[in-house]
Amino acid sequence: MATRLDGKVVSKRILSELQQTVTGLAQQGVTPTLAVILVGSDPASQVYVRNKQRRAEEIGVRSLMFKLPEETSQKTLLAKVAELNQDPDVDGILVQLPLPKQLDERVVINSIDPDKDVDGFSPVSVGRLWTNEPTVVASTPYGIMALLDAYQIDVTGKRVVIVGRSNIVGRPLAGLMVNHDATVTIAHSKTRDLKALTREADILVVAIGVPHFIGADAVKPGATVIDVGISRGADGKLHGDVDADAVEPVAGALTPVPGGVGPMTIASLMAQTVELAKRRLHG
Ligand SMILES: NC(=O)C1=CN([C@@H]2O[C@H](COP(=O)(O)OP(=O)(O)OC[C@H]3O[C@@H](n4cnc5c(N)ncnc54)[C@H](OP(=O)(O)O)[C@@H]3O)[C@@H](O)[C@H]2O)C=CC1
Ligand SMILES: Nc1nc(=O)c2c([nH]1)NC[C@@H]1CN(c3ccc(C(=O)N[C@@H](CCC(=O)O)C(=O)O)cc3)C=[N+]21
Repeated sequence: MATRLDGKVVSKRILSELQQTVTGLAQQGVTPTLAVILVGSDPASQVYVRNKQRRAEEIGVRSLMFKLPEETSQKTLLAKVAELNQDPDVDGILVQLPLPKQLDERVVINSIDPDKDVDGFSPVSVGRLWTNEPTVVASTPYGIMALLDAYQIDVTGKRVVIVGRSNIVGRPLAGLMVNHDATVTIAHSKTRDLKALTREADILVVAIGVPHFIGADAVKPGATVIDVGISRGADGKLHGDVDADAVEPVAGALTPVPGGVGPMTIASLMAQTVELAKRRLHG
């Protein structure tokens, strides 16, 4: 049976350490502040927003939430970002993705001050990631690396297959994995013979948003399987991209959904918000 990689437990530990750091910052007059913009009602984004607000409150991070209607114009959204860029009390800005169709994701992301881009989506941060310089990185990949680290799963020299090439998960995770000496393949909807590829993975990461897409026959015995997917089923429950019941007897380690990658994403977002806030003291 696979070891359950418990993101809930590991994230709690990280958050309680952060809480102490935040208390220290407060004594120096700094309250780490995160501004979140949510346009419309993407279901995964709503889950994220709710949990994020809770955790921020618990550890003393100030979280400002801006909910804009589905039909918001590009101009209105850019004006909101510009206002937050100028606000000296705001350390990090996060625009929830995906955005509704009328909005140009790249233009919006590029308008965020790179020094406040807590998601690490700006071209400057992405460039630093791929040149292996210190930088803010996307919270989900960061959280996945922290979870592997907590269970002492070393990626050095391992074959890592990442299914999904989004800017928020697949691509930045590939950068981090390469920086940690893994051998990385990125797969996507055009990949041929995907199953043969995933079966070669020592570490398989799935981030596509197709519930229960990965079955036992797509997994190498003993592999570590990281399930990033979050879909809400007709039953109202959250489902991952991995058929956990089928894969559990085959895999060496597996992240549950919920309680795996999701809580790690939130802890990582908080950690990086606090890092950005520290710059107010040290420049
Ligand atoms: N737990 C967490 O913290 C987070 C969870 N998520 C969840 O992860 C999932 C993925 O999110 P995100 O990265 O934003 O997704 P996107 O929708 O931006 O990208 C999906 C990727 O999966 C690929 N894909 C889709 N279907 C298949 C298929 N049948 N076979 C192979 N590849 C496929 C697409 O390929 P192509 O590029 O060719 O179209 C694309 O690269 C979602 O369920 C989301 O809710 C996301 C972020 C954080
Ligand atoms: N700019 C941007 N950055 C993101 O990182 C980003 C985004 N946009 N848009 C949406 C996706 C999705 N995402 C999630 C993060 C945590 C949970 C999460 O907390 N999951 C819990 C859910 C627990 C529950 O509520 O039942 C868990 O898996 O245990 C879910 C989804 C981040 N994303």
